[in-house]
Formats: sequence, structure tokens, C-alpha cells
Amino acid sequence: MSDEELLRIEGLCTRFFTENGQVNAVENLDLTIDEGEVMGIVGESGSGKSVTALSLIDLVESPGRITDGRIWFRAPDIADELIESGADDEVTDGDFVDLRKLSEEQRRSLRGSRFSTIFQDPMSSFNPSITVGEQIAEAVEVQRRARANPRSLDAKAQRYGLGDYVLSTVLPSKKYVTGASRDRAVELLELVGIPDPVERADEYPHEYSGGMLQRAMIAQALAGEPEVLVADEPTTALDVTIQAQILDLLSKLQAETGMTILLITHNLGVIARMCDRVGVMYAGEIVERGTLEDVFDHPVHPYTRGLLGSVPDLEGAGGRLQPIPGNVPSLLDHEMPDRCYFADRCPKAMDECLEHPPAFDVEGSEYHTTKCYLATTEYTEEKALPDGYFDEAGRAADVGEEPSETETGIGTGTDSETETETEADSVQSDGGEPR
Ligand SMILES: Nc1ncnc2c1ncn2[C@@H]1O[C@H](COP(=O)(O)OP(=O)(O)OP(=O)(O)O)[C@@H](O)[C@H]1O
Ligand code: NI
Repeated sequence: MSDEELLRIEGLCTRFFTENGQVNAVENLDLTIDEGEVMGIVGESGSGKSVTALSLIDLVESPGRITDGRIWFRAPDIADELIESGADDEVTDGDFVDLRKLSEEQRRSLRGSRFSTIFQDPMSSFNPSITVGEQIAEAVEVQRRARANPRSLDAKAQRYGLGDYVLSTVLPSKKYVTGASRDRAVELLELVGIPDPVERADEYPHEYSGGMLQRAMIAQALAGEPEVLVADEPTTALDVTIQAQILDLLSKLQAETGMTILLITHNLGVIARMCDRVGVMYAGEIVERGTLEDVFDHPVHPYTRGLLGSVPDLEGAGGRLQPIPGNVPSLLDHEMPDRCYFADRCPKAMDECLEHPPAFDVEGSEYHTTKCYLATTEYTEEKALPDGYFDEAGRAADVGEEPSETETGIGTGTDSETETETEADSVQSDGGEPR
């Protein structure tokens, strides 16, 4: 980790304009990610994790739209080009560029080459009727072409000779995939731990097991040697052993390539195992963020504490994750109260919480902040909101003792065979310590 910022997200708002109203999926989100680190985002289902990731890579689809905020990305080469063409300091400070201010074409050219993604479902990123090797070779080819194209923003272009450029522009169709790209595809399959990569390259996606296809998707994502890999629940659909293998693979690749990873998960065990720093999301906001130590050992926000449940610290991480009573709030704008969004589920809700909290710095690392008044105020019985306060206010009337899995998405209940739980347990029991 270089301690140098690579991404700086400021005041990001992403909304969906649906028939039922405006959904505030990401709300005034601030996050910085250092070059070469693994940044985690954790939170219950529906807290806005995936929409945050999509916003970052410019893949929010209608009826959704980023409505506000800045996404600064450090790219001095792009900054130089932009300044040459007359861009002002709204677009670049000479070092960082605001991704939102780039043209559609410029943004597209970053995808695959600078930013790449992997998702939960590898099937969705492969065409069932083309061999895995061919598809990865195509991804390699596309990136090679982009780099060899002088009009591309990518400064790595010099690495490819004129020969590559001519070849890739004169041969128009899919058939243009060169032998070099095919070789690279096999190399990538080998890199991600697929045995017999030469043979496996000629197989179709359905011939791969889930874990192998996940590896192949990672190989595809690495085709353009991205600087940033966004991994949204990359192991959730896999069984425990395979999950651990894929996480190890990501760690290994990260260490070898120095790439920056944004890892999204609802599993704190995965965070503990993989990440340098973490942001805890609730109702579209980062409610607490910090280093692993900040968040696991000195959590301030009762939501973070709730997620951690009976896992008191990393060393003693043997307990299970506890579900938090109550429901994830509706993110419909007209139903969003003008208070702390968590107050109705919070065991320490007090008078202050009826006003929406800003982010406060808290003890620990410089990065440790929380949107909770407990950062500045002691909780006392006198200040506590009376029991049932939110019921009477007509909110959270459906808070129950036993939330369902879909409501919490974390840890799950006590019935033992669910995927989430076995995942959490296994990850914790084999250490759960930060690197
Ligand atoms: N296409 C869409 N149209 C309308 N609302 C959407 C759309 N996509 C996401 N949302 C809303 O945005 C909010 C955040 O969703 P998001 O998928 O980011 O949650 P998440 O934290 O990734 O949850 P999960 O853990 O279940 O993946 C949710 O309220 C969701 O309903
Ligand atoms: Ni998601």
C-alpha cells in the first residue's frame, strides 16, 4: 500500500427515479481509496453497496443516475491531455481527473484498461456459445487495440508496436484475435490457477465448475491489466472451501500486480481476511469507516457494533455474526426521515439523533470517521428516546424480534445450513485476521 490516494469520492449521490418515487440509493458518500490497497464496503442487503460500485465504474442504468458528487481518479497522463485541450480545474487539478466530467468516449476507454469488475455470477460475464479461452483472448485483444490506438487516452500505448496496431485495425471482425492474445489468454488462465489451461481454454463456460468459472472471470477482468478491480460479492455464490480459494487468489494477484481492489461484501469475515480499510454502509451512506483496527476494535456506530455482534475483536473472532433487529429502511426519498436513518433500530437512540448526523472524526487512525453523535456525546438514560418512540411516530412499526435473512443479509439467524452463515463461520474460524 502506497498511502497515495488513487480515488477520492466526494458527496456522491445516486438516485433511481422509479414509479414509486425517488430512491436515494447512494447518499452523499465520501470515500478515498489508496493505490494498492484493498478497500472493503460492508453492509446489509439494500444498503447501496452495489450501486456505489456501479457509480464508480459508470455503469448505473436507467432509471438510475448519479445526481451529484465528484469521483476523482489519479491519472496524470489523462490530466495532461485534458489540460492540453483546455480543461479547467473543475475537470482536473493536473493530477486527478473527475471521472464524471470526462466524455462518454473517454470514460468508456477507461473500462477494462484502468477499471475492471468481477461479480457474483460469472455466467453473466460469459457468452455460453463461445469458448472461455476465446472470450478471454477477445478481452485481451480489445485492450491491446485500445492501447495501440493513438487516439486512446491510454499512455501505455507505447508498449505495443506499430505491428500490433496495424494488425488490429486492418482485421475487422472477431477473427482478428491474434495468436499472441490467445497465448495471453492461456497465461491468464494459468495465472488464476486453472489446471491444464491450454485444454481448458477450448472448453465452453458450462464445462467449468462454479469456482473455475469464477477464476476464469477474474482472468478476463485482468486481461487489460486494470489499476482498479471492483469485486462485488465475488464469492457469495460459492461453497466455503472454494470461497476461501478465490479470496486467496485475489490476495495473491493483488500482491503480485499491486492493483487496487474495492471489495464489496455483506460478510465481515471476508473483510477481516482481505481488506486494509473498510467503509460500513447503511441506507446509502457510509456510517463508519476506518482501518480494520478502527472498525473491528474501536467501532463507534451502533450499526457497526451490531454487525460485529458477538465478535468482539479480531483475535477473539470465534463468535457468530448477529442479526440486527429491525428492517433496512426504505430508501424512497419521501419515506426517508430527516434524522439518523438508523435511529429506529438503534439501542442508543437519543434526542440528538432526530437530526441527521454529519461525519465526525473519531479516535484511531486519521481515516476513522462515523456519522453518529456518540462520537461527540455520551449516551445517557436521560437523553434516550423513550421505548416505542418510532412506533408512535408511525415509523418502523414492523420492527420485530426475529428479522428474516433478507432483512439483515448479515450473519443470518440460528438455522444452521444457510450459505451466509457457514461462510461467516468458516472465515472466522480460520483466522479472520488482517494481513
Ligand atoms: N434498477 C434499480 N431500480 C430501482 N431501484 C434500484 C435499482 N437498483 C438498485 N436499486 C435500489 O438501490 C438500493 C441499493 O441497492 P444495492 O443493490 O446497491 O444494495 P446492496 O447493498 O448491493 O445490496 P445486496 O447486498 O442485496 O447486493 C436498494 O434500495 C435498491 O432497491
Ligand atoms: Ni449488491
